[in-house]
Amino acid sequence: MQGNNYIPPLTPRSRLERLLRERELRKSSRYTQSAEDGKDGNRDSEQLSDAFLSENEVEDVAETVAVEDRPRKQRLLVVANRLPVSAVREGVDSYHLEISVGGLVSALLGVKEFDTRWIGWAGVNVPDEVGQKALTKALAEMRCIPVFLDEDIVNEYYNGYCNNILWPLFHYLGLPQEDRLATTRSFQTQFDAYKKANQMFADVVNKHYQDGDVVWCHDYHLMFLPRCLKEYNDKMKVGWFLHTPFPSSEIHRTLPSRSYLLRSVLAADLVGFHTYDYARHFVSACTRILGIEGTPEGVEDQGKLTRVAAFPIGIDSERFIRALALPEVQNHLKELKERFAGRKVMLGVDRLDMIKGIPQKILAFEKFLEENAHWRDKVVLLQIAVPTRTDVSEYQKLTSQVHEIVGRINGRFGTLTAVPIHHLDRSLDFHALCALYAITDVALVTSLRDGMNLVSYEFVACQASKKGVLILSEFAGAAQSLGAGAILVNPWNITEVAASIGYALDMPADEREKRHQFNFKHVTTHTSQEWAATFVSELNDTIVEAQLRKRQVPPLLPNKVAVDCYSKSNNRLIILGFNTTLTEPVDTLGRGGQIKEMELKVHPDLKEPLKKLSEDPKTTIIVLSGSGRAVLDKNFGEYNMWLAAENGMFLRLTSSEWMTTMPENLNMDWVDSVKHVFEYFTERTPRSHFELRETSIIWSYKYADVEFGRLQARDLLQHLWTGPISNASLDVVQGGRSVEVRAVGVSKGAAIDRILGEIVHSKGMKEPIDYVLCIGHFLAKDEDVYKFFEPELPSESSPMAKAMLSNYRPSSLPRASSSKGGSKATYYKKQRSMSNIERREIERTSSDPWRPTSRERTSLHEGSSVLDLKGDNYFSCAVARKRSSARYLLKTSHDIVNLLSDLADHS
Ligand SMILES: O=P(O)(O)OC[C@H]1O[C@H](O[C@H]2O[C@H](CO)[C@@H](O)[C@H](O)[C@H]2O)[C@H](O)[C@@H](O)[C@@H]1O
Ligand SMILES: O=c1ccn([C@@H]2O[C@H](COP(=O)(O)OP(=O)(O)O)[C@@H](O)[C@H]2O)c(=O)[nH]1
Repeated sequence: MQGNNYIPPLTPRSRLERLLRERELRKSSRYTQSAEDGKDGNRDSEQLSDAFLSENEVEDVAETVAVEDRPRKQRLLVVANRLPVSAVREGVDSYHLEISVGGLVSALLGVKEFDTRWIGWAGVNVPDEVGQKALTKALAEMRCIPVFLDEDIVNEYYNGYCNNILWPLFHYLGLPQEDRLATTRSFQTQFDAYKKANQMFADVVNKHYQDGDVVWCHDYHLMFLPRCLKEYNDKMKVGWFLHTPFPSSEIHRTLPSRSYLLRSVLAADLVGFHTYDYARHFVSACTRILGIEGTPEGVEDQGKLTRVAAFPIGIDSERFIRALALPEVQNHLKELKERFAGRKVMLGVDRLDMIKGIPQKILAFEKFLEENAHWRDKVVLLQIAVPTRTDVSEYQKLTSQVHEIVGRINGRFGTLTAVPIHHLDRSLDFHALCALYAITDVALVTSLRDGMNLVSYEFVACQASKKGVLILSEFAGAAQSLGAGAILVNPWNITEVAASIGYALDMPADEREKRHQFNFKHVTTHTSQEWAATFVSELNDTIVEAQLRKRQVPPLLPNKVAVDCYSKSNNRLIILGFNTTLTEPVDTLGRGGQIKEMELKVHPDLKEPLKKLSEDPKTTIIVLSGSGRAVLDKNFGEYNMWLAAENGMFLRLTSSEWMTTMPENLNMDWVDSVKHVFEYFTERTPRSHFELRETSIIWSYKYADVEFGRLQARDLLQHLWTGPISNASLDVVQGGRSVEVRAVGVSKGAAIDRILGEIVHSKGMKEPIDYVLCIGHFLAKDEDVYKFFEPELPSESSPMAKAMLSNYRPSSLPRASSSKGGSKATYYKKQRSMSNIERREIERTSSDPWRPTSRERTSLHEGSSVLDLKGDNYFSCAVARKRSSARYLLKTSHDIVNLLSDLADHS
């Protein structure tokens, strides 16, 4: 509808605003276009239907795909295993081209908004150069570009890996039972061929790609393609759409190449599925198999977002509706009406594939005839079974199985003049198919699993006058959209399907009308054009979104600059986190990682550089960690460095005793109640654990089932925020896969001020610190430590402010007891004694006594700050984080090993 009241903002601020605006623009441009087309009688859709219906179908495809270029059209490279035409070689350099059958082809042929080129396999082996040249030329007229696959590759990649492994697996059929072992053995060869074939597709895309093109990869045949394309050119806009179901992660995880395929698909910018369920399964597989976080937008790994969403496909409904008026279709209709006069017509149209549930459908029909004798000569089932993948043995077996059942039933219920089942092992032309759809009383779709099933849409589009009934498997994607108008059935339940046939045949006209209207509206509004336009629009937008996000993600640490600067400075400070920063990487997917994690250990490759660095008199190292004192003692006791345990609440130079940096009024009365809650959740969440420290308590579900862990954490947080302890003076800190509770105001940033004061004093520092490197995998709350060192604006660091704090340092921080007995709250109160200056500062900032202000920075002596950081000598780095307030990022512990080793070499 043109001219509704919604006016999207001109400068959209959010992703949704951008997409809504784009949709409005599309609608209005389509409206203008159709008005123009109306004037000159040159409507795209008419060209399409004429083309598709004319005698020379192949040239028609050319027209369909190559609708005249208009400057506003975006170039779209559609890459699918199969081209919309298949070639049959007739001579050395001549080919006969036929339209390929299948939902993907029918859907994409209706898409006219783009300047489209198809890249794919023409379904024929062309080993010789002459033949390849001739076919390339013939296809070029249709804007189709061939990928030449030889017979061996086709056998291993298409018949083998695609159709014998991925196809059954994605449709929940498992691997063929009797040759399971053979399949297992040949798996690797087939997978290698799959990768090789995908690379061949990529090579052709790369050759034809132009800047700004959208590359849309299709289906399970090409899961490796997004990775190949992005490796070649990471600027390419790459989308990937799956036309089959994506199964539960429990099924996908049985695939030996499960991780590899997921990672390859994740290289795309946008990943699309027919239904929300398939998208959900995919995200869940990424979380459970790869350990990558799922977000409401998709899957995010190290700051790279792959958007994942549902884009239900549709058909070019107009084409079917218009076709019904054509004389060819009317002739077919007349013939069919005469042929089946006095009988109700039931229809099945499927590729002869195991997933379509053809035997189940026929058996249900048999049961219906068995139980309803009065219908036996009044109903006929027309089953069109289009041969497909005939080289795969499972498909060959299916053909004989279906023939046998049909023969048996026709023998049982047939008469000399009529049989109940008409079974055709071939495809029909478009006119015949439309006529069949139109005379049908009941369409029967009994797929055991089906990505979408376009036959059900096409049937509905052709039923404007008859308003027949659709019986639809609940396991077809179409059930999500046509569910309200169709009779949904479980195809495995033959009794239920038989009963539904009876119900459908007897359905009163008013109920048929209502059901039909609902489905017709859906089919005519959710078209293939809409589907493609929405996908491409979201793909374009994903790139915009990624660029916006990129600006929020800090750059990688420039190692060389950090090292050069280090070597030129005289008084350096290195602050290091422990967990994930100095530890070895652990596998979070439950393969022994938990044991390692519970006993944190320094990465062995770091021992040498840490030793060297800690012995350099110009360098001070602080390990600033959430871990307890004992853990830091055990790991770092041998080095000459400062240890700041429990987020800086305890401090020690390795050659001295522990002291506390805690304020006197630190309240820990809440610990027992929280511990009680954590125990409860640990008992109910397998592989989760909690750790009681002296100033905090942490529940971790890093090794638990991620999705269950997240649900439990939500429940736990809800309880902490709103339950009986909600008024206690504590901070609830949510980590990636943990929940931590601390006394109010405990954070690394709050503690660093005091730690620095102690170090400056104890070292008797005369020169300002002229280099700070602060690296950590810190919680957002603790990232305040990065901000502490950020150089201030000139107006803030006036001499006045510095002078005021000239003697700021607790005269002596209290020693910490090593005893762990007794109530913690009273223990802290007894232990802590503050200097006058410190107490005064705390009173002044009573809302958050630990928050350092710019004026509280430690000074060496009157007027001179301990920090001489001008910006280029300060390096804050977040480790393995997506977003951070740090200036830089380091990706892995391996990067830290490299960096610290380089620094050590310059010590
Ligand atoms: O090319 P073939 O191996 O002969 O197979 C034909 C196509 O079958 C599959 O179609 C799927 O796509 C339809 C449209 O999205 C969907 O409605 C249907 O449920 C799917 O089964 C396959 O995914 C295509 O790649 C094949 O070309
Ligand atoms: O004789 C036939 C039978 C079917 N089809 C087309 O094949 C497609 C089947 O698509 P569907 O999504 O139902 O299943 P798929 O075969 O892709 O799994 C539909 O567009 C049908 O119009 C066809 O062109 N000729």
